Amino acid sequence: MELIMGHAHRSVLAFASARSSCFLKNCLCLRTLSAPRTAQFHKTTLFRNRADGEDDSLSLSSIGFKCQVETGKKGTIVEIENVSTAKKISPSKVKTARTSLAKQSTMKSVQGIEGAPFAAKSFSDLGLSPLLIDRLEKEGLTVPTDVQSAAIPTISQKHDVVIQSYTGSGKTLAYLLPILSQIGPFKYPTEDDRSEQKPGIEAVIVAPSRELGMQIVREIERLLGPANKKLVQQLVGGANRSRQEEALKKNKPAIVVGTPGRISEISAAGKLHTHNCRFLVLDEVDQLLSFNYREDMHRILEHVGRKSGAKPSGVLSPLTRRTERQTILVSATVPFSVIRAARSWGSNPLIVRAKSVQPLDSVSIPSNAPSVSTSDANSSSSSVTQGAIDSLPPALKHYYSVSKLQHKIDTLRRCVHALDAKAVIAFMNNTKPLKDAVFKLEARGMKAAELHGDLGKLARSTTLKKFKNGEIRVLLTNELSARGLDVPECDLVVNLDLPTDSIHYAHRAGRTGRLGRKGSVVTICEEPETFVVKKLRRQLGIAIQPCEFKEGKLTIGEEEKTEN
Ligand SMILES: Nc1ncnc2c1ncn2[C@@H]1O[C@H](COP(=O)(O)OP(=O)(O)OP(=O)(O)O)[C@@H](O)[C@H]1O
Repeated sequence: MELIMGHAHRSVLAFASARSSCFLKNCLCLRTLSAPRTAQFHKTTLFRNRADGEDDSLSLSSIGFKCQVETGKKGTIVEIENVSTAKKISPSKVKTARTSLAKQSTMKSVQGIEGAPFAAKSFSDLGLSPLLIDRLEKEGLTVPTDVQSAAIPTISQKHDVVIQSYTGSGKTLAYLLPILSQIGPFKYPTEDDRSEQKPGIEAVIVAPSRELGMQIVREIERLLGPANKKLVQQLVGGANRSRQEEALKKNKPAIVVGTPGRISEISAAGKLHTHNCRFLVLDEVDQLLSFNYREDMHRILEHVGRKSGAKPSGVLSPLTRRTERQTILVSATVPFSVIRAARSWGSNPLIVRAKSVQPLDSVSIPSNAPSVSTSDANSSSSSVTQGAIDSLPPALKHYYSVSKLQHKIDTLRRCVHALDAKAVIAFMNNTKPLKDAVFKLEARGMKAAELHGDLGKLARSTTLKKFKNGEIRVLLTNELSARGLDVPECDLVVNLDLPTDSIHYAHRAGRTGRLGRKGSVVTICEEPETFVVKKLRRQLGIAIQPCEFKEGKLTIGEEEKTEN
């Protein structure tokens, strides 16, 4: 929990900070209890594991910890206040707090979500357009998550921001809602109102994959409703480009969502006019910073509005004709490269997390931190570790199981049965073995399918649809699906090949346990690879327990005393 002192809030913050450190101490206590102590192999059943999981799924919100975000003037601190005490919590208090929270949150009971990271606020407390709030209610969305409670007022106050919060915590709506509140039908409901509206594209949202881009488009369409859904246009790669250009001309969208290559291609062809754009969102920004996207991202940053605070040098300056934009960078993992980028692309940016909002300037960057995305293979490990901290949902269970290479698929099958998983995403690093794995699983009667970049757009979207419908039980995929993909039903993630670093582990793992749901992550590795798992465990600060799958049950071993 990070709090920075603003002059006006010093005393409140000192108080909150004392509570925070108390809470941190409690966290440390819990962690110490679960820390590796003995090498003895301790057997337990899945039943026992699930019962344990009940308590482990506690989040701050699930024990009644509320956060209040008061946004200050640009450049000043935005503070939070913990309204519950952070002393050691007895099981009975946890039960009481859970019961009262369950009463508060109808959303949760409707969706059957336990331990969801909701803040105890309603969307109407966050200054959104009343029409948008009505729309949210119609969609069954009434209670904002913690990160939404923190981000919505901050973005509405026109700050440039970096939003960092763990996977599945609702970051998409955290930036979409304040944007939608200020443009299109929610801001200008009548024809008369619309005369005030500036023509042209008002928001550009960039995502690294087609799937994620389309997922964001669908979320916006859902909120706009059928009558207004043409106000958003997808510009993702792999789709027909001339059709996209025609739609831009005909529908005059207010929002475009796309992949860097396609957006920059259409912009370079003079078919996308974004000089008056007020919002630029880079979702999964740490991936967008990687070398592959450098030229496209450069063009996008140059042509979408004008960086906030950038003063035109004279009347003839090209900047005079451009609207000042807000730059919103989003990811569960924020390595130093993102912090550096946010400082150069925006003015006085703030970093928004679930329980805090603070100036980015308060985050110090070591002089040896790499300048490109740290999720690249050549990144320094300390920077990767820093970037991956707090990126995982607290309720996730992490295991690893040692298997010979030739038995991995069989181990996967036993793992799925033992955990009784209904929707499984299994990650592999190469396409050929991935196809073989699908074949083997199908041959053993388990419904499986492949999803990777070699498939066409239609095949990819059909497979994804079938997986979401439950027609496919195991989706074998590669890094393509690690980022942003939201399949709430996914209850198990399996690493059949090891991820390259802790950031990749975090994004893969985050495909399950979304929005407070339960989920398990199992890494199936060969004996000589176990040191990598232990390194991940250390870097991420999570327990990844050794396990076996025998007689249809999960058997958990205790973590080793000494780590590599
Ligand atoms: N306030 C809310 N009430 C109910 N459901 C919500 C709320 N906010 C978000 N959701 C749902 O929660 C799920 C996860 O949200 P989202 O995909 O935005 O998470 P994320 O933090 O962006 O995850 P990732 O880091 O993996 O991209 C989605 O299905 C979304 O529709």
